[in-house]
Amino acid sequence: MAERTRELLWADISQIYRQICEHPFVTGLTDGSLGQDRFRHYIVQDGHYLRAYARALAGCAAKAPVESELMMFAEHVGVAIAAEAELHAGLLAELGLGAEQVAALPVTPTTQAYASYLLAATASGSYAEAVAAVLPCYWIYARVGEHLQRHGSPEPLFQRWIDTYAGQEYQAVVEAVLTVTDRLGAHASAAEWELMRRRFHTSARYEWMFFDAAYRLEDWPV
Ligand SMILES: Cc1ncc(CN)c(N)n1
Repeated sequence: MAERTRELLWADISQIYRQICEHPFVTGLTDGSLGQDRFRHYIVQDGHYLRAYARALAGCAAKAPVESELMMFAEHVGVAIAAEAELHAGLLAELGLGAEQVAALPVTPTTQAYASYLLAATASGSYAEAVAAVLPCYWIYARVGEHLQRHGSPEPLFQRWIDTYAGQEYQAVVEAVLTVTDRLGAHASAAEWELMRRRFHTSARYEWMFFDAAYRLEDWPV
């Protein structure tokens, strides 16, 4: 493969990424127009999402063929997710919500769908498929964080969120997963490569939908 896997995968979702950057939820983080109700909805749902995501990463760890990758994903389950949970706890406290109130708020449809998709992909697919499915969550946020950092936010809560994903620590985590992805893509059969692309593209769609659901204050219709 002449190009690295990461470049081929990104080319498939560049339009989705542009739509994420142009979404009013995301532009509202830097122009300050995003209402706190929408941000609160997002953070609450993200807490639910991250608990499922941690299980999906544990699935990647279990499938990893080499110890260094098993350790990497296991570490992300423990350390990286904990860092995001800590960010959430601080933000929610400032938004006036305690941990018990948050836990009592239901998972909404898009969160449920994305989490279920990741859990199924990481449980039933090959290691390469599993990594491709979880990759948009890492990578899109790293790119969105960098993009938003260039603009900055007038709202300190939003700026704290941006700083987390634009920060060196998060960017290094993502780079490590991209290195694994490049290796997996380079060794994938044609059939497996198609599955990697499909998993990656679907999760990227869910990333757009996740921001959109928060913006719409999504709830169950019945
Ligand atoms: C839905 C979603 N996608 C990505 C991330 C960043 N890990 C997140 N916290 N939430």
